[in-house]
Amino acid sequence: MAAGSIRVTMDVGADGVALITIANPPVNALHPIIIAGLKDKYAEAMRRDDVKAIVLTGAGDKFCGGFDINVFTKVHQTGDVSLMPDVSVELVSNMMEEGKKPSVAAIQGLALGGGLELTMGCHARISTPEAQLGLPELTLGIIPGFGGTQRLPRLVGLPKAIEMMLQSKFITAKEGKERGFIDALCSPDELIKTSRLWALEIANFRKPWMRSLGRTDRLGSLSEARAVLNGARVQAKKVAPNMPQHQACLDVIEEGVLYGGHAGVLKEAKVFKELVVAPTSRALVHVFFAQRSTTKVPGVTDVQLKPRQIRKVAVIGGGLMGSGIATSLLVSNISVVLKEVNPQFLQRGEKMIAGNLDGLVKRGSLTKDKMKKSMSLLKGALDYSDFKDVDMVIEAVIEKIPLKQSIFSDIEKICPEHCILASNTSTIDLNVIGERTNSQDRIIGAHFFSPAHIMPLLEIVRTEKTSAQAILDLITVGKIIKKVPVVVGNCTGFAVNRTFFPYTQGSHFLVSLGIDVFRIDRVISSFGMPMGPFQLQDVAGYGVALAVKDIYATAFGERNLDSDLVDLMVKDGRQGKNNGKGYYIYEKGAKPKPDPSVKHVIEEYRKRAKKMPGGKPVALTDQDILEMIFFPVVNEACRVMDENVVIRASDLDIASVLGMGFPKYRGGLVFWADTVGAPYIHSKLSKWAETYGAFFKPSSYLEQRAKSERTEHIAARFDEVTHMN
Ligand SMILES: C[C@H](O)CC(=O)SCCNC(=O)CCNC(=O)[C@H](O)C(C)(C)COP(=O)(O)OP(=O)(O)OC[C@H]1O[C@@H](n2cnc3c(N)ncnc32)[C@H](O)[C@@H]1OP(=O)(O)O
Repeated sequence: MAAGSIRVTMDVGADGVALITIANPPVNALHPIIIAGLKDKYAEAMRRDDVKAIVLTGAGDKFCGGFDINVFTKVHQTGDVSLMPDVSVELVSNMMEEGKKPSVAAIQGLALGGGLELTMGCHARISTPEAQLGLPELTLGIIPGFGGTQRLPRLVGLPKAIEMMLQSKFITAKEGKERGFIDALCSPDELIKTSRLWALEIANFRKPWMRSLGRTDRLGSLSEARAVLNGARVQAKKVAPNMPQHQACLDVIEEGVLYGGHAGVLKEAKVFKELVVAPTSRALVHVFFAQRSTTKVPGVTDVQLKPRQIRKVAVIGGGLMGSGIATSLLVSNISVVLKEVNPQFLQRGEKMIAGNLDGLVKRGSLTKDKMKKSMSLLKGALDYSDFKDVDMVIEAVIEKIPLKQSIFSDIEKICPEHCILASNTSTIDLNVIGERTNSQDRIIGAHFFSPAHIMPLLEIVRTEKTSAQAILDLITVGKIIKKVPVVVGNCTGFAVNRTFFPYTQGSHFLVSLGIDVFRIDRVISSFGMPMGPFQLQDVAGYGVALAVKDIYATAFGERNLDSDLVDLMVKDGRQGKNNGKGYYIYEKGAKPKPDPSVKHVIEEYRKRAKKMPGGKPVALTDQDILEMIFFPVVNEACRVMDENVVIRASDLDIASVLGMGFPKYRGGLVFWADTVGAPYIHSKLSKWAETYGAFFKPSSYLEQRAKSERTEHIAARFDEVTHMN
């Protein structure tokens, strides 16, 4: 970003209106230079006799994306909270809201976080109808800090304000108008003109001079407010048990309800400063930037290549994965040819896609019209005749090497030369899949996670021969279909499944030591995973576990832990969620319940494993359980980094959060490991390796990090140099 492009300008018109414009592309974030500029221009506008009123707006097509999040990173690096300028009282309350000249916000595109808070310090808000309004600060581990916790409830009422802040839900300006937040809607062409007139009307007392902070009319009675706040507290405890910002936000809102807006603003400032340096904010701010850096791929996105347009994609295989992938493409207006081997399978695939789309309509994320339009872009096929003009093929058939090889040699002949040949394999080496073709440069992995139309991660797997153009095109498609693409190297399990192979194996090992299955699941879910490893296995289906067993054994050698627990489960008539019977019982409409009758399978497993000393369960604390499951995962992450399977350590953080549900508020796997510390993880793994063997043996990368004198950071050495595959 060029320093000169960050500025605040002020133009005073002949009408006596000062138009103050925030310019900081791409989202007009409130960099400290902007804050200083706003203070300057406001002071000048108040001083000048030729200024009667002020209109505040953003340059380009956006009002403002909020306070500059880069400043939080600086605060985290230095621990210096004074890097945060005083905006709340000095600028928003004193200069804007209490200023002797009225301000009107002219909003277009988006007004988020601190940006929305500036508009609330204005005396009226005019907007284009589709502009997005929201206070997403809680997603960064903080609370709104420019008075938003106080003014939003006073403008839209307590329940809606709490929903918008605690769930970081955006509303459109159109809804904002219905709720009284926005004073008038108009087209982009009319925005500034309408806002200027409005500001002059206020100055001439022909429209109300509203100061939000002093209002109480939307707050309801004290007992109503208390009931709403208490309800929100109970809900927050459920959905955000390990994060401080939700309860803190409610406390701050309550302060303002009890003692008035100004008291609320003061408490907000104090709590904001505490939260901004807390571990949750550090982790969530890290994830914010890590997620945006996954699509910055050296040699691909920085070499002047242009993404080609992908208009039509063929998906081979209409099973669970294929239909999910097709659904994602269709809802993003990409035409899909779905190929199956016979009419029944094809019909089943098309039905699944229709079901997926229907599910999206029911969740409110798709309109009925859009669903119809999506279905119209789908064409079924039983042969390759429709493949002649496709821009990309995504193969999603069962994990059988000869089948995939023959498909790839067929499509190489049929598809146009520019067509990208992608496989959704989760384990098989892409070089093997493409062995019978001469198109290695356009062969690439497009590893979606199930259910593919919902899970946000897209692991893009490149071989040494995959062209930069093919990678760029798939990254671009990934973004179009609203996935987060992470580019990884070609190895067994790629980045996510490889890193997490010890997750399942470690949990089985703990069971063999005598630890209760359901206790393990409880410990892991309390840590913040969406479910424990056993419930996850039930949900994923045992077929996957059995299919990868041999592949992992071959690839991971002595650090692979063999377990026949899944075989015993299958022998006992259990298939997990598929047949309603696994470690848990699954009944329609009910939460999964631990199945006590699984006990005899577990006992049989323990008997065969012979791991319990003297046949007695080993005594472990919850912390031991957590560490014995996650430290081997961190250890494998170290190998994945050491072998340059990922471009940067933070890509593994994003992959773990979006692919495995690792808690975002812990910053992702590697970030979390660094908060625990390499020496500690290394010492624990070394001890367990002595007792239990090679599964726990620390990798040489982890050992180096643990012993490094310069820094203990696991991510550090890796990020010191740019690694390329
Ligand atoms: C005191 C206050 O209460 C505290 C605050 O205001 S905290 C900030 C609150 N605001 C937010 O949380 C909004 C964060 N931003 C977003 O959600 C999204 O970026 C957006 C909806 C604004 C735009 O999304 P999208 O168009 O997909 O673009 P996206 O790739 O995310 O962002 C474009 C660029 O702007 C940057 N950016 C976006 N918002 C930013 C912000 N508030 N500060 C700094 N940079 C920001 C991104 O890092 C990205 O940079 P890059 O191109 O170098 O990677």
